Amino acid sequence: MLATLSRFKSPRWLSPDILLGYVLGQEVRRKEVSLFSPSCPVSAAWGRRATGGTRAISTSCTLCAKVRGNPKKRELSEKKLTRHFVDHRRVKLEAGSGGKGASSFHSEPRKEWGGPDGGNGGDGGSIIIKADKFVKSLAQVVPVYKGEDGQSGGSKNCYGRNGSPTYISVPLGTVVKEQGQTVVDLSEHGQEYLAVFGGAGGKGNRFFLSNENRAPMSATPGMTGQERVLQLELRTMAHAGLVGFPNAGKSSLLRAISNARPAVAAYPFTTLNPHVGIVNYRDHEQVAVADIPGIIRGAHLNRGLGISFLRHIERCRFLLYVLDLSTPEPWTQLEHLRYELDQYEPGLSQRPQAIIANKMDLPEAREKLETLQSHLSQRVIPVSALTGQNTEELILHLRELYDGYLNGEGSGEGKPTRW
Ligand SMILES: Nc1nc2c(ncn2[C@@H]2O[C@H](COP(=O)(O)OP(=O)(O)OP(=O)(O)O)[C@@H](O)[C@H]2O)c(=O)[nH]1
Ligand SMILES: [Mg+2]
Repeated sequence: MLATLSRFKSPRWLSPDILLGYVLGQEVRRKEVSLFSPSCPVSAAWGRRATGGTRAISTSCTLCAKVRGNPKKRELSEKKLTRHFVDHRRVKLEAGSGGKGASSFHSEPRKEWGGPDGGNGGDGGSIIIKADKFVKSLAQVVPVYKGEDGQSGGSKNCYGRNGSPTYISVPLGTVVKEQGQTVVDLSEHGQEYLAVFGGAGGKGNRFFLSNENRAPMSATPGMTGQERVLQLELRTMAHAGLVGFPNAGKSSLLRAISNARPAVAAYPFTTLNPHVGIVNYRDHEQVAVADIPGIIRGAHLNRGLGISFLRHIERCRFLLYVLDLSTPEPWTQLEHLRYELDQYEPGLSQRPQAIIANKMDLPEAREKLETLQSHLSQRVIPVSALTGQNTEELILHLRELYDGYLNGEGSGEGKPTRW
């Protein structure tokens, strides 16, 4: 057969050997062979099986690849990996500058004085803040935004391209403030606020052509873009806020009723930033619950984590007071919490609320619950965040509060927010 094939006139690239491979149906097998590596036990075994013991050629097996990870690079800590909710940001906005105008003259064979043909520069890009219902927190907003600059003009009357606008997507209910004064409240999906204007593009020398001056040389540079420092704040952070002393079990409770995963530990001030979890109901209604850092006595005087998290509480429509039944007198906790809230903003502690007695799984809890109930006229919901005991009652009560809020009771300002 080889003799027949060698007689066959073929182009130079089609050698008799390859031709023979095709004839015998071997080409496919050769390609398979090239996938196996001799150094890898898995691929070597496969290679032997596929080739019947022939030596494998190429190494493309991932098991054989060198590990290219940087040994100096440390793993991210859990603290860095935990996503927290951001409801306040300060941003510096710098719009793009305009491109400069060009100064040039038309030149062509036999047309020596073609006249000025320098084009204008493009306008700088503006920065627009846009409300987006799919954005839930200000975590994506960075501290500084710089708009795109306009391009310079060119010869032959070419105008520079305008800088494209930069959009900052923010959640619905974002209030834009400047030096403490409210500038705009973005509450509708798609609502835009043009925060800073881009600088105008410079003029090319063609612009200055007049009867008096037939050959203007001057062209102007573009103007610099507007600059502003703004504060972005979320009007409503969540529907309900978990308010309690450190270690009361707020984060554990949020874990028990929602899919949020805030850190839980047996030391105070584990939570340093608010986390928001969503409680889902069968009718697809969603209630947002925020885990807020612990409050201590004197918080309104900036003790502990200070006023910053009292501000978070202000942005919750109703409050869930979490009391720790492992403490000697849980009822005093409630008094202190209410005092701190009222010192920060009078009447804040009177928002629609629920009182939750946590750590019911502890042996002494039942007795303390009775004493607590005798001190209060309001209903107390006993739960255990650790075991999940009686969390259903809390979830149902949360829904009652939410329905009341949607019906306009205690919604305070503006339209009720649907998460
Ligand atoms: N036995 C018992 N322990 C609980 C319960 N809930 C929380 N704990 C424990 O209490 C400690 C504090 O819980 P956290 O959920 O971190 O408390 P926190 O209120 O979020 O604390 P901060 O973030 O510091 O304000 C942890 O050791 C929890 O395991 C409970 O229902 N029963
Ligand atoms: Mg916590």
